[in-house]
Formats: sequence, structure tokens, C-alpha cells
Amino acid sequence: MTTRPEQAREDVDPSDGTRGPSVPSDPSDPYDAVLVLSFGGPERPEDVLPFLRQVTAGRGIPDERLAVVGQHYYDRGGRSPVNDLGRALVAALHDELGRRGAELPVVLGNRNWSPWLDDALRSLHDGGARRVVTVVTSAFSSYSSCRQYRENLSDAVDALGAEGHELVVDKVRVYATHPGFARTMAGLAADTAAGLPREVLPSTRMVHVTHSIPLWMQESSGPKDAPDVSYRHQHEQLAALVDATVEQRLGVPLPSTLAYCSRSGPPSQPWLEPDINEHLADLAGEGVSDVVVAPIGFVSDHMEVVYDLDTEAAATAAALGLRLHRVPTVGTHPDFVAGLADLVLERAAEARGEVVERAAVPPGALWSTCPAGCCAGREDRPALCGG
Ligand SMILES: CC1=C(CCC(=O)O)c2cc3nc(cc4[nH]c(cc5[nH]c(cc1n2)c(C)c5CCC(=O)O)c(CCC(=O)O)c4C)C(CCC(=O)O)=C3C
Ligand SMILES: [Fe+2]
Repeated sequence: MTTRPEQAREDVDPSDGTRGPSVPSDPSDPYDAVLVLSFGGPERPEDVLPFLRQVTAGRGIPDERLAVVGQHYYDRGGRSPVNDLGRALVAALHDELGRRGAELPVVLGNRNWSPWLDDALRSLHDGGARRVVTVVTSAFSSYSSCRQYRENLSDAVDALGAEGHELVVDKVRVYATHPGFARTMAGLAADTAAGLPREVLPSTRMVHVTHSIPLWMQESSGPKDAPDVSYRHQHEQLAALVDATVEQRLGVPLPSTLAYCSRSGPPSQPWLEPDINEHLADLAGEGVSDVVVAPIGFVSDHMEVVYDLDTEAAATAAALGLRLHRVPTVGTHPDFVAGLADLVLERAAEARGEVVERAAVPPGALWSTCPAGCCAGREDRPALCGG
């Protein structure tokens, strides 16, 4: 990120010693805390069902699907990996901001389970915070991955306000094309592809994977009347960057597709396709031997990754005689964490009224703040951090 003041700042005048506004010594000014906002998951078997009821309240998910998903959690001792991953990201981001002279608290708050978002904000307020900047653990635009979090922020800030605690909450921009995320993902995919024996490359395919969403959610994703920046399009753009990086590393291109995992909802409701398992069957039919699976839609190895990819899709591949090579998620990769710190400090600079240059690959950043109507849900609910 490069920044320049909107108006030339006055420097210290050595003749009379008066000083105008100076560059803040803390690059995170005006923020006094960072919230890492995540999905949340259960940490013990008795929390699994209440968690699933919380996630699916009023969403028409069939009971059979809930039983199946519940079993994924019970198979792992009733503990989701997602909160531990969130805490690891919090620690890494805190350290990285500290290295840049931004000494401020960083906390985890979840939409669906403890540590709950409203408790996280209350604890920040109790500690003296009055203006908080949020990093969501999803890089992409859609109701589920962006706007619903903004609605959760609105509800939580209202609830605190009702207790007499005023808090201003901002959020970093959608970061699907931010180099800290996009280039790190691409580099990890290239590392995995480069580990394959040369002789299998002619029969190797690249499969980019993200979370499926209902078609209505795809259609409302991104700013209204801007169909070229939808959820799917953001993934296609990242997939193209990954493919180019892989080709550069291998010296040959790997043909690729974008596939989806973790579909839920009633079968009558259309969701984004193809499903990764069906796609693997198609590839096996075409004589493919090896598949590099890049989970570009996820920032860490949470349940969808360790179950839907590493367990289910891996079993599908094995049954089809395909070798599956799973690319790591960005997790707490130093370049990803540095990118999140850049985004926090970029938002701080914008909040100070500075003009910032927003890094993006390909160049031409997505919007700074979500406009009104961005990623609309089925009902019109108040959301923070938008126009
Ligand atoms: C786009 C997207 C992301 C990525 C962005 C982001 O990270 O936010 C995401 C993440 C996650 N989803 C998660 C878990 C679940 N998602 C469900 C259901 C749903 N997800 C949806 C979409 C997304 N989900 C949708 C459209 C539904 C249907 C119900 C609805 O319209 O809301 C259900 C209900 C059962 C089922 O149907 O599968 C569960 C248990 C966990 C925690 C994993 C862990 O514990 O490690 C995480 C990180
Ligand atoms: Fe989900």
C-alpha cells in the first residue's frame, strides 16, 4: 500500500516551533482494536447440535443433511478446527501489526458460536476501544461470505448501544484480488504442482474449489448492476492468476476448472455446480491420472476443507483411481498475514482522509466499501460497513 496525504501536511516550522497535524506515529490510527470476524464452530460434542441449529435457523436445510454434517463433527470428537484457526490468525495478525508499530488488541468474534461477536465487541469496549476495524475470514462477495457478516455487525453494535456502549465499527475491503491473499494462494498451488513428477503432468488437471452457494445468492453477489464482479467471477479471476502462476513455475499449463463443495439446502434449490465429486468422475473418464485441488475459496483448513475435500473428495478420487494433491490454504502464511495487516492499515489511512492506492491482482481493485444493495439477502436487513 502506498499512501499520500490528501492535502500537504504542515511540517514542524523550525522558526517558531509551532506544528500542524503530523503523520500519526501509530499507523492504525484512528482504530483502537481489530476484530477478526469468523463463522465459528463447536468445540465439544454437546455443542454440535445447538451450533447446527444456530447456523440453519430458518434456512430450510433438510434434517437428513444436518444429521450428515453433525456426524462430520462427531467423527472429529465434536470439535471444529475453525475456532483454533481463527485464534492462530488473531495471534499472527497481532504480531504482524506490532512489528509495524501498530500496538492494538486483536480479538476473535464469531457469527455462530463462542467466542461470540457481541461478547468480543463488548470486551473491546470494556478495554477502552471506541473504533474497531474488522477483518472477515472470507475473501469473497456473497450474502453468506460478506453481507451476512455486515448484518451481524449491525445487530451486535445495536445490542451494545442498547447497553449504553457506543462503538464505531469499520471493515477492510473485500480482498479476493488483494495480492496478500491471491498471490499467496497462487504460490502455494505452484509449490504443490511443482512437487509432481514431470511425467504425470500431461495427464494432470488443476481443480479450483470453493464453497457452493444457492444460485439466487450468486446472482445477488457483488454490487448491484455490476454482474462482472460476482462471487463466481471473483473465483474465476483468482483461478486465472493461480493458473498463470502454475504455468510459469512448470513451464507448461495445467488445464483447470472451478468446482464447488459443501452444497446443502433442499435438492429442489439450484446451487453452483459442478460438485467436486462429480467433476472428479468426469476427469477420471477422460483418462486423467492426477488432480491438483486448490481450495481457493477458503482461507484456512476448516471443516469444509478437512471433511469435504480431504475426506470425501479424497475417497472419491481414490475410488476412481485418481491421485489427489491438495494445495494448502493460506492459513497463517506470513505473506497472507502481511496482506491482512496491509488491508487494516489501508483502511486506517482512508479513515484518516488519506488517498490510498489499493493494491490488486489483476490491477484495478474491487471497491473500497460495499455500496448499498451489495450482496443482498432475501430480506432487507440493516448492515454496517456499507453505503
Ligand atoms: C459461502 C460460504 C462460506 C465461506 C465463507 C465463510 O467462511 O463465511 C461458508 C463457510 C463455513 N460454513 C461452515 C459451516 C456450515 N455452513 C452451513 C451452511 C451453509 N453455508 C453456506 C455458505 C458458506 N459457508 C450456505 C449458503 C449454507 C446454507 C445455509 C445458509 O444459507 O446459511 C452449515 C449447515 C449445514 C450444511 O448445510 O452444511 C454449516 C455447519 C463453516 C464452519 C466450518 C467448521 O466448523 O470448521 C464455515 C467456515
Ligand atoms: Fe457454510
